[in-house]
Amino acid sequence: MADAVRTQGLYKRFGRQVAVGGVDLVVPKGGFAGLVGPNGAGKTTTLSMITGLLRPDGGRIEIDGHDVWADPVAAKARIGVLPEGLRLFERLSGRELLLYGGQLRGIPLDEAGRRADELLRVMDLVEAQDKLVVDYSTGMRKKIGLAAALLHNPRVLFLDEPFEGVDPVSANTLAEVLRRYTASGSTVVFSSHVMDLVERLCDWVSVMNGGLVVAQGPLDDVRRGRTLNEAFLDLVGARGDWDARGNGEEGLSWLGTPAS
Ligand SMILES: Nc1ncnc2c1ncn2[C@@H]1O[C@H](COP(=O)(O)OP(=O)(O)OP(=O)(O)O)[C@@H](O)[C@H]1O
Repeated sequence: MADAVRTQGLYKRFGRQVAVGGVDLVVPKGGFAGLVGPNGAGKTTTLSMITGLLRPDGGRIEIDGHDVWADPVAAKARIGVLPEGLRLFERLSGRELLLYGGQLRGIPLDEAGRRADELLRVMDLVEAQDKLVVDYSTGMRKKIGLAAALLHNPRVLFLDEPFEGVDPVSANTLAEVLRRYTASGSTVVFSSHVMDLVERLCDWVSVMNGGLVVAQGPLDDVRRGRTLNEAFLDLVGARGDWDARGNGEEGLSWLGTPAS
């Protein structure tokens, strides 16, 4: 059985900067996968290439066995995306945004309407459904973005920092929706800096550092008896990073010291 996501030697360079230097990312079908890594590790660049938003300089990507760049229509029919920066159609209302997305995906209007109503209810956006998206708060944007990504019932959902700027109540709602989604055999891949959240939600973790995957597998295999945060710091070589960068006791010694 094909994995939900499989990349081989994925590579991307911006000028002289190698952002992604040969990534072999694997996510099994039905997995709830976390993609973690320090700032600049290459997570967004990797997700952008996997979802067909950014052309790789090298390597292969398969979603459910379909090559994203050789067979983009088949691959894109199977994915839902909540991209970084969440560029949405700002002048549509939340409900219109869902119906429009449904039409672009070829879903009959009455079926799209039924799905939109259910998603709006689950996301607690019924009262805001006729408000323009431009007037939505950060958390509301994440929720309507997730609803739009789910409307066509994709097999694999990619989310770039879906919980960033989301209040705890909305975060629980998002997490519950995603749990139900993976329980039915679909796959979620999301990037996050919040280790506790990844630990709580995910059964599979890929750790990136310096444009490469440095560890990957079932959560317990990656943690190996440590917390995910400890494992992460070990894997990216950031334990004692403060001292290693020559800061010692002296670093920022002026900070908090009253001016004389
Ligand atoms: N369009 C671009 N032009 C030039 N450099 C880029 C571009 N996009 C990304 N990079 C560089 O590629 C590297 C990887 O960036 P990327 O955004 O993929 O990292 P990330 O792991 O998502 O980081 P963060 O956790 O901070 O969001 C960084 O060094 C970044 O500066």
